[in-house]
Amino acid sequence: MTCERAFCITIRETIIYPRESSVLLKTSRKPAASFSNMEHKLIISFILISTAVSIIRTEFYSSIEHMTGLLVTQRELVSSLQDYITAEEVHIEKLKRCLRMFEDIGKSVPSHPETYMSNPVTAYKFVRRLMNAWIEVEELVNSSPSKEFLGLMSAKSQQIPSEKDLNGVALGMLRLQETYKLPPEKMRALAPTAEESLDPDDSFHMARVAYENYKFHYALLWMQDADRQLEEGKAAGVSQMEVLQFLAPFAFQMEVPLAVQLTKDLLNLDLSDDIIPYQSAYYQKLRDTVQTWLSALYYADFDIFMPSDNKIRYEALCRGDGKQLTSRRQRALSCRYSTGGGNPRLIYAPLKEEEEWAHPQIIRYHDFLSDMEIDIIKNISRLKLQRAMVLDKETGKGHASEVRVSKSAWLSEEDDSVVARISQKIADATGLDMETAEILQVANYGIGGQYEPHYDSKLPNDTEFMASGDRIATVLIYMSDVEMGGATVFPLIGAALKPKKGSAVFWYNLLRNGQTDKRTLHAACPVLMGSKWVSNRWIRERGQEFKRRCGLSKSD
Ligand SMILES: O=C(O)CCC(=O)C(=O)O
Ligand SMILES: [Fe+2]
Repeated sequence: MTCERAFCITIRETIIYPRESSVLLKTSRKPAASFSNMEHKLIISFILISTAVSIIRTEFYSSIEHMTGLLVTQRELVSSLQDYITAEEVHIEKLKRCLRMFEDIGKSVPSHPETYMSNPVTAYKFVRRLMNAWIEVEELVNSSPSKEFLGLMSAKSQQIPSEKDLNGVALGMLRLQETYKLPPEKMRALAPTAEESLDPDDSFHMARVAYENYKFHYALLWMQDADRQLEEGKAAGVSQMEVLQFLAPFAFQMEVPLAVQLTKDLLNLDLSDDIIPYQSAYYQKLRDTVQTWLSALYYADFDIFMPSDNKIRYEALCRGDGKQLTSRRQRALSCRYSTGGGNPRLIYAPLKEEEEWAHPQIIRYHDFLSDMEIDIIKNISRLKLQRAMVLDKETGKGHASEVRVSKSAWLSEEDDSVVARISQKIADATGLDMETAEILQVANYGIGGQYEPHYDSKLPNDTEFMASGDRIATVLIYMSDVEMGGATVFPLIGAALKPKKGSAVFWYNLLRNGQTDKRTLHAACPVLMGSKWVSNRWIRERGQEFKRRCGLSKSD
């Protein structure tokens, strides 16, 4: 009986994208957009406010859940800004009235001010009116609505994404490009409409982030994309001159003929109008530099740009074009209803067990959690989500890293009875003791969210390790479907598990002899589209002595 016919689905997806071809660039000049003085001031005050609160600001990009919250912030800001504009308009009207008051005071003064002031009544009236008008202006200026709005802005600023978020999202997109082999046009095509897609300024920014992160190939592609869009006449703040100034020298790192072509384009730009002397000197220097590059080419070491074999294998698996099982091995895998060897709790509700991989064995339990249970877990985790850390093996301390882009929360049985129920289900399914297991970890991935290849076992030799031992096994529960990407892959054996809401996968990280099973190196592929939620329990060695017996040979 095949799994499809019983209760299972096939798991492999295939996403293959053609590589982009390079283009020849022609040149034309477009005016760069400029900011008015007022806009400058606004931007500067905004930057000051942002800098002041950057220490306590929330990080958004590492969790789609938190990114979604930004929509609420955006709506609130629109309404606050609308209120502020209305208040400013009323305020300006009042100021205009004051202005008229001041003007009126002067109107009754005759051509001989001395005569006017020497009359005690008119002098009295003049002084009184001037003083009152001044008091009114003073009050008006002091009650400017801008103060209240600034207060609101500084309170809100924690909920505004920072440059770190912007760069984090850009880096996530670059990761997606690398893994799923998406050229800039394909990335732009992910937008629901052409208007909402990436414009030349966005492409320019993407290129800069790629460059800063040593992803030179993608920096080149994005810069070319910006140039191409400018060529098509798309409006932008960045000019073609700026793009080419960036593109020409660094194209050398990737493609020398292209670099030469781009430099020629740059030199062909009509520089006569506004070129200032130091710039022409710069171009002359650029021409010389290209010559030097050409002669240095012979010694260039291009290997530093080549990804490792492991990375190539991991990315291929994520795309669904890794090694596939032969049909004979595929047939040998089984699926069954299991009562866990006659466990009374499973007699009337047996587990739907599918063997995803035979050596090492990876089991998937279908319909392990109900939608309602998942909703409860997600709801209690939402407020607790924090940037997930990776452990430094040397120091034993955790730190945030692009190796693991997600937010996670830890739930104990006190948080909700569902957590205890999940524990029981895992014990029933695996036959293992949950006493020493770590509490439930819930994770939500961000833009391009991933967890690069790692072992769950091989923990640092700390006190917890002494008490509970290493992570003998992992139970990973998928709490959402993922539209595209986000598979859990095992690069050394070629297994790729597609997230399926409500299902759980189980594998042993340790061999029976207590050593790490090297084949369990695994990773969470970048999420291309969708919000990936998972939760996991790491089961420890202590308590399993009679549940999982030692092997008969040393290497088992
Ligand atoms: O999210 C996944 O697919 C895998 C997560 C994982 O390996 C981990 O959290 O250790
Ligand atoms: Fe893991």
